[in-house]
Amino acid sequence: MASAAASISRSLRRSRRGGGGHHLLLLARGFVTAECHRPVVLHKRGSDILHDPWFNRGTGFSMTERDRLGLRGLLPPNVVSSQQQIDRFMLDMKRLQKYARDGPSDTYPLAKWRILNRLHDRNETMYYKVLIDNIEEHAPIVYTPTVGLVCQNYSGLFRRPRGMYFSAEDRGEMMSMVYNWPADQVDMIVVTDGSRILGLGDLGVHGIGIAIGKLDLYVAAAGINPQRVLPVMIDVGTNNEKLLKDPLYLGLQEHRLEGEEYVAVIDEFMEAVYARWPNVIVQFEDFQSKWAFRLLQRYRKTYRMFNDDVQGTAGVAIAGLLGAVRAQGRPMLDFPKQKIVVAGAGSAGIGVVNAASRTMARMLGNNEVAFESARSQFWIVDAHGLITEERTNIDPDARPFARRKSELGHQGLSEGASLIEVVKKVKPDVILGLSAVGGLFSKEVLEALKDSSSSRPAIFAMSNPTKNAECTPEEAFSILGEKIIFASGSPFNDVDLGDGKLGHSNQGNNMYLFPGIGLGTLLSGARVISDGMLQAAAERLASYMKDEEVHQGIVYPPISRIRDITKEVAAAVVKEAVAEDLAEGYRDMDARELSRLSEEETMDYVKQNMWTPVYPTIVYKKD
Ligand SMILES: NC(=O)C1=CN([C@@H]2O[C@H](COP(=O)(O)OP(=O)(O)OC[C@H]3O[C@@H](n4cnc5c(N)ncnc54)[C@H](O)[C@@H]3O)[C@@H](O)[C@H]2O)C=CC1
Ligand SMILES: CC(=O)C(=O)O
Ligand SMILES: [Mg+2]
Repeated sequence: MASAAASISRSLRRSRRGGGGHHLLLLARGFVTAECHRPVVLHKRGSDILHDPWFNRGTGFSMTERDRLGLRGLLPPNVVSSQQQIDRFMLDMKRLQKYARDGPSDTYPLAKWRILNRLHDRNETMYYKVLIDNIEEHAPIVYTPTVGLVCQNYSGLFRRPRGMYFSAEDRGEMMSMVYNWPADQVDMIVVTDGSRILGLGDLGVHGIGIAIGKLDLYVAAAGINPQRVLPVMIDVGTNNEKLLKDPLYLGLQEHRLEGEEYVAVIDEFMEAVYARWPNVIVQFEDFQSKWAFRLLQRYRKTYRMFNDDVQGTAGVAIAGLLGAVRAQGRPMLDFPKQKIVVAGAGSAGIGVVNAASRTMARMLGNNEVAFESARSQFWIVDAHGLITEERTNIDPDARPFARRKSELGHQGLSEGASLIEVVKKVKPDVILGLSAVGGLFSKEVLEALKDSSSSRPAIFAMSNPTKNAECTPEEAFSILGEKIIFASGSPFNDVDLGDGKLGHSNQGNNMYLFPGIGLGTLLSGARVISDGMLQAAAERLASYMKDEEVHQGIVYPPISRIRDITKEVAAAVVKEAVAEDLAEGYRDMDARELSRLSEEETMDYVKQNMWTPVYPTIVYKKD
């Protein structure tokens, strides 16, 4: 043994000197193991390996290695060769060079994202301090619009995994895989299947970026402890043909699972995460509409979960619509008189119409007549035009809002009428876009809105990211003048209207609600997230804005106030959970004590439980 070792070390010395012939000969005969091929004995597992630059090989770990080392789920599912890893890295470098040479480009926001991401990997406390202290500057980088660009370029940007990946190949394994995640406590999961990322379509496994971005806001706005958040990608394949052919794609290269097979994967994931973390809250994000509604109905009575695109967006839209009523100098109770044209009948559009019509109906007495009256205030236009009862194959989620045959004649409208026709005939108070079609609110549509019956017509161009906005604030203000209310899903600058006047550009994005919904649910210990809790959140956001602000056309707070508004939204959610007898308490605060808290005390309780980025005292303790 000793002489073999001596022989290897002699060979190695020779090889360093350039005379390794004898050693190579021995290797070829199978007598010795090359130094680099010797097994390495590791005293760590799971994410500790991924954080160790000496042992980490990222996506290069084979499936058996992933199982042996407790890595299953901690990496994107596609196992790639070291050459592919190098190709991916070089492609990213070349893209940067090309951008630098050819500009203008998206390089600048992507470079900012890279810098922030590196800080995130190095020092979470400092990362969140930087994010919170400069939220106005950095939210558009970690969130919309840049997060969309990040997802589109994810294979090049990918450095270190963040979050968990559950793939169709992991069926039967999820219950054990969840234990590969290093944290014993997880409060908040944001999960996506990557099928509709912002308005960018199916980005497959690269959609994990949106879950990471949303959780950044959970930490920054709601003060959820960053050690207790978990971004999740469920990879059931992709129908994006480009990704299916891309050798550098990080996900499963097969078409998406459908039907019962798909549902079985999501069921297994839900059972697994709730088995390990029974109190976790799961936010569903950017699932294509057909699954968004079905999964929400499937889980909302059993688990503490909600769908941000359906329910968060609805609440934010309602708050903005109520602001638009107030901006006209009318009481909020006049909301049921507003005529609203919605472009887009997906998860977001139908979610808004559902919740907004329920708000109207409540104001009108909450009976059948009230619901019918509320319904008749909405006109929904999708890719095939106005949705009416006459449509064949009507989407069941849109059916309740299809215009009735009896209404069509006297309005001079018919099935499939174009958006411009609808705006001309209806003369709506509001046009609201959740279509993912940039520029849909064309010059003609905006011109037609000049005949709106409102003194202050409202334009909500809510699609993301920026290029998908139905119109820009410049377009809206230049055609319709200074009186309008304008909101967009991604941020735009205010518009200089001359004479020292500014056209205010609001950001109407579910970021004003989802962090507070999650935090309020956590701190109330509510078993489920009820419609009442969501309504309370929306009403709190609406009433947060002062009369002076709404009269100036400011219907949403600036993002610099997001931590404060989130605290208030969370307190409203806690109060409602208590009122509905859903609250079970959190830590030392049991349900009975929660119910005794005044509004002010509830707000204090929320504030006390928000994490802030300060370095804690660290104490060393031997195992
Ligand atoms: N601002 C915010 O907080 C939020 C914005 N969104 C945005 O909403 C958009 C839509 O999301 P989903 O509803 O989930 O997508 P989706 O793809 O399910 O729905 C899009 C809808 O737009 C319709 N549409 C397509 N072309 C149209 C046209 N020319 N005219 C009228 N309608 C047309 C489609 O028929 C479909 O009904 C995305 O861009 C997303 O980023 C979604 C959630 C929140
Ligand atoms: C904001 C958001 O959730 C979306 O665009 O999908
Ligand atoms: Mg979304």
